[in-house]
Amino acid sequence: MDRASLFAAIQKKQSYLCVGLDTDIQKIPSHLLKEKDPVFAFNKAIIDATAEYAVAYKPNLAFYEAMGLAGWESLQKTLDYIPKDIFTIADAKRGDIGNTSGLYARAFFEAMNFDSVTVAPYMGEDSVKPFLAFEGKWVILLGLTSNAGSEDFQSLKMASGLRLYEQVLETSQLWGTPDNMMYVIGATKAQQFGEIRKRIPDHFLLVPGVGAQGGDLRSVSQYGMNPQCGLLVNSSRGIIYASSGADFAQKAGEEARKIQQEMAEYLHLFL
Ligand SMILES: O=C(O)c1cc(=O)[nH]c(=O)n1[C@@H]1O[C@H](COP(=O)(O)O)[C@@H](O)[C@H]1O
Repeated sequence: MDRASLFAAIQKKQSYLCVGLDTDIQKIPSHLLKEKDPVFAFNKAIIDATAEYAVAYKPNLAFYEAMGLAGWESLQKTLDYIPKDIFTIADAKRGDIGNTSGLYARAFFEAMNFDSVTVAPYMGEDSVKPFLAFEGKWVILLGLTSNAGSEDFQSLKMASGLRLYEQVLETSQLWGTPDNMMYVIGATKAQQFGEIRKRIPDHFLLVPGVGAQGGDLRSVSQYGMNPQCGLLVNSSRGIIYASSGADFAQKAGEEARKIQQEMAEYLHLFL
């Protein structure tokens, strides 16, 4: 999916919500455990309930890899079930020497046909470029992450006066374009959004950390939006585990709708 189509979907749905499919077999309602593939049964119900309000889905690979071969099968079935007009993100946080990155890219873009994959930038340009070689696909590079540990390295000031994540944004934007690269910026870093937008005005930002991690959707929207919206805001646990009972899908849908309605207001105010 290209940038114009993504923006068109955002305008049509009045939403920049990404639903995180972080499906933990230990947290799904017990009545699903008798299904042949409980993880897929859960995801299918969540997708049915939220597709109207979401412009992206982001399965986090850890939740599937932890289940071995069965997990990979659940992931593939989930990806195939997501409506084709919705952007898909393989949250895999990959990156290796170029030769190996090329194979990671093939895994997510060819074998599995995701629209995008999250990539760690710290092995440098030759570790990221192989992902960018795939026409029509996207790299979502870790910029400033939402967790407390982002202070350990990403926020350190370097001799140049820039913080490490600022240098990542400066240097890496020369590797791709706003049409094939996005950045992860955590919702918990709302104070930094204004300054980050000056550095990368055009790129889409994938913003995890609202909901369970406490990030503020209003501040993210106010300081992070650009003329093409430029935001995909993710919530995983806050939506998919809104209820642990038989009404889990209905409650997930209600939660997604609540966020979508807030987003519609911010699109009106800040776009
Ligand atoms: O790359 C990510 O998606 C990501 C980056 C980041 O800085 N922080 C972050 O929470 N994430 C992911 O976003 C999701 C957040 O989940 P919830 O906190 O349950 O909404 C998880 O899949 C995380 O792995």
